[in-house]
Amino acid sequence: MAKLSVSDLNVKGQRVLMRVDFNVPLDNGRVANDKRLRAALPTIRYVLEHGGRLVLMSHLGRPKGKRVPELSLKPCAAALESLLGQPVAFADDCIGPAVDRAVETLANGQVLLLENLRFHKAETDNDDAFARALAGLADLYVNDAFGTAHRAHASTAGVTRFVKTCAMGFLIEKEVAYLGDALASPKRPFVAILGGAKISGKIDVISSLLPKVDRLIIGGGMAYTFFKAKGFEIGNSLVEPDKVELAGNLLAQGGDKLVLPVDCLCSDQFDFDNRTVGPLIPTLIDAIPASGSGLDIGPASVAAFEEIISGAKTIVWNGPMGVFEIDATAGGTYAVARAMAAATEKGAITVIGGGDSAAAVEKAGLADRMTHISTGGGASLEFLEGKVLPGVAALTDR
Ligand SMILES: Nc1ncnc2c1ncn2[C@@H]1O[C@H](COP(=O)(O)OP(=O)(O)O)[C@@H](O)[C@H]1O
Ligand SMILES: O=C(OP(=O)(O)O)[C@H](O)COP(=O)(O)O
Repeated sequence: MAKLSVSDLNVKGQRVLMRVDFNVPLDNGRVANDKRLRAALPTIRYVLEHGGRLVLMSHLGRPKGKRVPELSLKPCAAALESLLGQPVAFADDCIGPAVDRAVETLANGQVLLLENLRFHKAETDNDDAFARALAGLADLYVNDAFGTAHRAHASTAGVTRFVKTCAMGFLIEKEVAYLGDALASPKRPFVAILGGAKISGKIDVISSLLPKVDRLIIGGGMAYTFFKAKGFEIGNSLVEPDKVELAGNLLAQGGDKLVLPVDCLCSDQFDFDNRTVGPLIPTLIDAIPASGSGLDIGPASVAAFEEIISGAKTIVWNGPMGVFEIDATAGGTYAVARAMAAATEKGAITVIGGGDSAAAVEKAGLADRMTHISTGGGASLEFLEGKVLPGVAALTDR
């Protein structure tokens, strides 16, 4: 069912409570990457230019119901102020009498950012009283927090029970359109590429994506759990022992659709914290020594993956192919990024999800050569799995 859009609302003079995802990396009290702030700008500007009284709310990190000063959203107010070129007021809580007063004094076209919602445990509990208190700040509710749309929290789901008109912002609209189009009737061959470290967060996606895709490439740290399931020596490579059995089942289920690396760059010295790695040796996957760690895909795998990508018409990618934070083991990730950029130029639809893959694509200078880079990692994966996103489902039908 289509949802109401912010462009359907008459916001003039109205208190517009907008959920955004300002869960951004901070460095010494400053916003280190403002991608998520910039992604919310079209909706923010739209409301302000149309005379809305805008109240922004977000979470930052996982403070688990406690006030953690390092996770204050205040740095986001400063960053947003310079992006918007107008003052952004800041309230040092998200509910309470002081917040009510700050909202009441907002004039048309002015904006206020509330403090981190997750300083209240009631936010992640989706607590009714807390949701009702947030709703008390709103004449209209807008959700533009795509990165958090897979969470049924008070600010994404609960609040919609107490505000009559709940619309999606332009970012959610765009994300859902791109990801939905990619999956609804994908141009084929349809290839999914999964990598990264968190197999437990992604293994469910594999089983639900397998019937939908033509090929599913698995790279990065998560591949070694599959090699373990095949009975290979994986040395000190990343593994999730309690997922080995499931990986074995997926190998049987996936057959030829599932494409794993044939080789890796292996080293017997690796220190992630200090970003150092010893000499790297291209090694066949069944020849990893007990002292070695597979840290990137090897040259034969790069060539095989490039060939599949170059023939694909729809490609979704989540998770780097190796430890891309270290230059020596970033080659596989950049090779995939370049192959996807080339495929885009030949007319393929290319979608990137996941903070690290998006960062790698940006670092490679290829961000504007992809069809769409999602602002949500977990959210885009759940969407691709075919799950309903609670933050979208809760909005008013058109
Ligand atoms: N072979 C590998 N060994 C160890 N870590 C890896 C390997 N490949 C990728 N990684 C790590 O995976 C992390 C990203 O994983 P993940 O959080 O699942 O991706 P995303 O943020 O894109 O969803 C990166 O820090 C990267 O260094
Ligand atoms: O950064 C986020 O998720 P992501 O890393 O999966 O993109 C979102 O802000 C959601 O945060 P959460 O996973 O703490 O609920």
